Amino acid sequence: MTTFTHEFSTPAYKGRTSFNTGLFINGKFVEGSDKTTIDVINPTTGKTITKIAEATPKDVDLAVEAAHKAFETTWGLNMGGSDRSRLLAKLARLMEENQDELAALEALDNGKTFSWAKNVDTTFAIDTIRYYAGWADKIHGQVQGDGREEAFIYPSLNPSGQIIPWNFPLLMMAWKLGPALATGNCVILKPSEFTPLTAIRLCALVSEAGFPPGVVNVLSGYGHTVGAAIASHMKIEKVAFTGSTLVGRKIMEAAAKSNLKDVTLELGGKSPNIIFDDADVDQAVNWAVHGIYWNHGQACCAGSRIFVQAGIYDEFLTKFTEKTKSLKVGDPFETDSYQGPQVSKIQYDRIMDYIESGKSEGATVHLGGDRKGEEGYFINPTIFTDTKPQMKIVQEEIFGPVGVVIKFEDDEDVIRQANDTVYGLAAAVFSQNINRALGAAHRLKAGTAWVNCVNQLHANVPFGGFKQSGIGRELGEYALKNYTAVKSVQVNLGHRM
Ligand SMILES: NC(=O)C1=CN([C@@H]2O[C@H](COP(=O)(O)OP(=O)(O)OC[C@H]3O[C@@H](n4cnc5c(N)ncnc54)[C@H](O)[C@@H]3O)[C@@H](O)[C@H]2O)C=CC1
Ligand code: BAL
Repeated sequence: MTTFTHEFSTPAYKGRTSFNTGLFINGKFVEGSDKTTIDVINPTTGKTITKIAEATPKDVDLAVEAAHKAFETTWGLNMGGSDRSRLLAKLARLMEENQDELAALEALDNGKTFSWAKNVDTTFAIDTIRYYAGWADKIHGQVQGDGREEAFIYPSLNPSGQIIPWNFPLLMMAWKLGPALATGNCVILKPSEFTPLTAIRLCALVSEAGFPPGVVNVLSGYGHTVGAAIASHMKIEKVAFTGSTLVGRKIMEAAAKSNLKDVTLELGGKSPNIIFDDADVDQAVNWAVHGIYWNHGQACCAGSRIFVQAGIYDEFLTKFTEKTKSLKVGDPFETDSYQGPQVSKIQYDRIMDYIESGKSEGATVHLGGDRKGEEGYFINPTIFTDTKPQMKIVQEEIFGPVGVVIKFEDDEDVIRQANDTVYGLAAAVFSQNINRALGAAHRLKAGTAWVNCVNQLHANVPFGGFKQSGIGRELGEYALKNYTAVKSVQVNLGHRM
C-alpha cells in the first residue's frame, strides 16, 4: 500500500506530511479490491503528486457491511448523543492541531491558495464539525398523546452515502459528516477523484479521535463506478450529493430505480449580483470581486451575473476592472497570490470553451479571456460585457473566473432578468435603501439572498437551492433532518379491544 510523503518548503508554509493513501473501510486503510490506483495531479504544474487506491463497487459493498455492523453494535442507537458529541469535538480539535497541514494539502491538490485554504476552507470545516458536536446530544423526537395511546417519535436512518466535489474538498466533507455523525448515522463517503488528499488524511484523524470502525468509510474512486454504486446501492438509505446538475439527475434516477433512498442535492448556480444605483459603489466593487473570483470562480454560489444599474454602470465597470487587474494570479503557496490554477485540465478546458463561446456569440472580452503562463491550469480573471440574455455565458454555469457585467434600467427589469435562469442557488443585492434591497431579496428565486455582501456561509445558516440548484438544505439545524427519519412508536396504556 502507498504512503504519500511530502515536504512543503514554500513561502506560505513549511512542513511535512506523510499518510497512507488507501481506502478507509471499517477503520483500516486497505487497497482497493482490484488493486488499481488513481493519479493525483498538481494543478499548478500538471504533474502527478502521488497515487491513491481506487475503490470499486465491491469496496462499496464492504463499506456498507462495515457501516451496518457499526450501526448495530457501536454506533447509532448504541452510542449516546453526548459520546458522539465528544468524538466530534475531538475530531474538530485534531483538525485544528493539523490545520496548516490540511490547508497545505488542499492548496497542493486543488490549487486554491494556502491562505484561503487556511483562513476559509479549513477554518470553516473545523467550525462545522464543532457546530454539529453541539447538536449531537440534542437530537430527540416528541412524545404526543391523544389520551389513550402515546406515540414516541425518534430519529433513525442508516447508512448514508455522501458524494462530494473538488471545489471545497475538506469543507464539503465537513458539511456532510457533521450532521450525519451527530445524528448517529454511519457514512460511506466518496471524495472527488480530482481532490482526494484531505479526505484521506482526515481518516487518520477520525481514527485518532476514537470513532468506532465502520462509522466513517472513505472510498476514493470515480463517479461512474463508485459514485454510481453508492447512488444505486440497495442497502444505503440516503445519499447526499454536491456537484453538477447533470450528475444530480443521475443520482435521483439511480435512487428511484434502486431502493428509493432519500436524496439531497446541492447543485449548480448562476447567481445574480444586483448593484442598484444607490449602492456604496466601492463596497459593491469589492464584494463583486469576491463574488466571482473567490475560489477561482469554482463556487456554486459565485456571483457570476453582475447586474449594474445604468446610472453607475461606467463608474462600477472602471473600478471593477481596476480591482480585477490588481488580483495576483500565481502559485498557491506564494503569500501574495489571490488566485491559483483551476482544479484540473478538464475544468480549464471547460472554462476556455465558455470563453470562446462568449466571443463567438458576440460578447466583448473587456478583460482577460486568456491563460496565464505556460505551466498548469491558470486562467486570467475575465470580464465580459455587451452580452445578450440567451448567450451561453449568461445562462450556463462556467465555474471559473469569468463574470458577465450587464447594464439594467429599473428594478422590475433586473428582477425579471435575474430570475431568468434554471438555477436558484443564491443572489446578492447592493443598495443603501434597505426597503429596496429587502424588497428585491424577497422577489429573487434563490435559496440564499445576500444584502450588501456575497458568498457568506456559516455553519448555522441553511444553504441550498431552489429550482435546478438542488433539493434540501445543508448546514444549520435543517441539515439534521437530512439524516433522521421520523419513527412513530405507539404505546397502548390500557385501552382494551
Ligand atoms: N455545486 C457545486 O459545488 C459543484 C458544481 N460543479 C459543477 O459541475 C461541473 C462539472 O464538474 P464535475 O467535476 O464534472 O462535477 P461532477 O458532478 O461530475 O462531480 C461531482 C462528484 O460527483 C461524482 N460523480 C460523477 N459522476 C457520477 C455518477 N454518475 N454517479 C455518482 N457520482 C458521480 C464525481 O466523482 C464527484 O465526486 C462544474 O463545471 C460545475 O459547473 C462541480 C463541482 C461542485
Ligand atoms: N458547494 C458549496 C459552496 C459553494 O460551492 O459555493
